[in-house]
Amino acid sequence: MAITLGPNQYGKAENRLVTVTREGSVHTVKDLTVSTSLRGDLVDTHLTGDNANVLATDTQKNTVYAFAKQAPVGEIEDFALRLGRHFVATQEAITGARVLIDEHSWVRIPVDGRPHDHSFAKSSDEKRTTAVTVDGDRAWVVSGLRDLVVLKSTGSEFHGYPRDRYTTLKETTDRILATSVTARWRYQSLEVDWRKSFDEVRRLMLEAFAVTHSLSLQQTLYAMGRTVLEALPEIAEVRLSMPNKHHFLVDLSPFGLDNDNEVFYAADRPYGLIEGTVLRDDAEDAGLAWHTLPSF
Ligand SMILES: O=c1[nH]c(=O)c2[nH]c(=O)[nH]c2[nH]1
Repeated sequence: MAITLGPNQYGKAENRLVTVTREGSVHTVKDLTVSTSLRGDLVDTHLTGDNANVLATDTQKNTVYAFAKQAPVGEIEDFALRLGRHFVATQEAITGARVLIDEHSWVRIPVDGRPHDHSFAKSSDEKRTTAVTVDGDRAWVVSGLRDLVVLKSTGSEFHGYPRDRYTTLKETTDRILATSVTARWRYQSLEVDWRKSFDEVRRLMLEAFAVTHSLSLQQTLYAMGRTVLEALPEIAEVRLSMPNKHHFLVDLSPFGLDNDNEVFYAADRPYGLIEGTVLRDDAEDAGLAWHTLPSF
């Protein structure tokens, strides 16, 4: 029996980076969580502990902060591409890099109806994300969002499913539909206005959620992905993960009260978990875009 080293990567996970840029008295804050990981000729460190090819994870962390000082961070996709390409270009043994960035959103606090120069509030847990993969001189970008919580109070039905001896769920033609959207979308180009594209994807997904008369969360998921692909040719595929945040009608009959879809119990678990990929049939090859990437 022979034992060998399989696929591996290593890096510094979840560097918390906050930058402040100043235009006169107006400050802009960027709040990022940056993870880097490297691949390459790393057999020796695993087999013998020879670290000659190991760019320390501490150095990777320092590089993130130094890069943030040396040039404006800009869009997360551009920052991730700069970092990934740097590691591959400067370390002979390193042939590939993966950079993950989550961007946490701060919005200006309104004071007397005007956005304040340097005071911010976190509006929600929603995050913009990117996962950049560099392999030699090639690169792939998968961007996304996480924890976008949405709810519609009607326009959602669920019926027609099989009934077996364990089925108790009542069919419904009017229910609350709520979910927390996590999405990743793969670009088939690197010549993209990242901010504009992100804003468009988010807008299109929200609109599709709102206007789709839903017969299942699965149908809504597909409609959201399809709407994005129909509008944005730079995107090859969309992967969505949507927990069904169940809202159960409370039985008020013990109190002699009816409940005409007005009072609900919002359960946090268990939850249905609806996940799927929507893709174009003529998409560019995914290359290493998803390689070792958690789908969500
Ligand atoms: O939209 C839904 N999809 C399901 O697969 C499902 N299963 C379930 O119990 N409720 C729902 N709702």
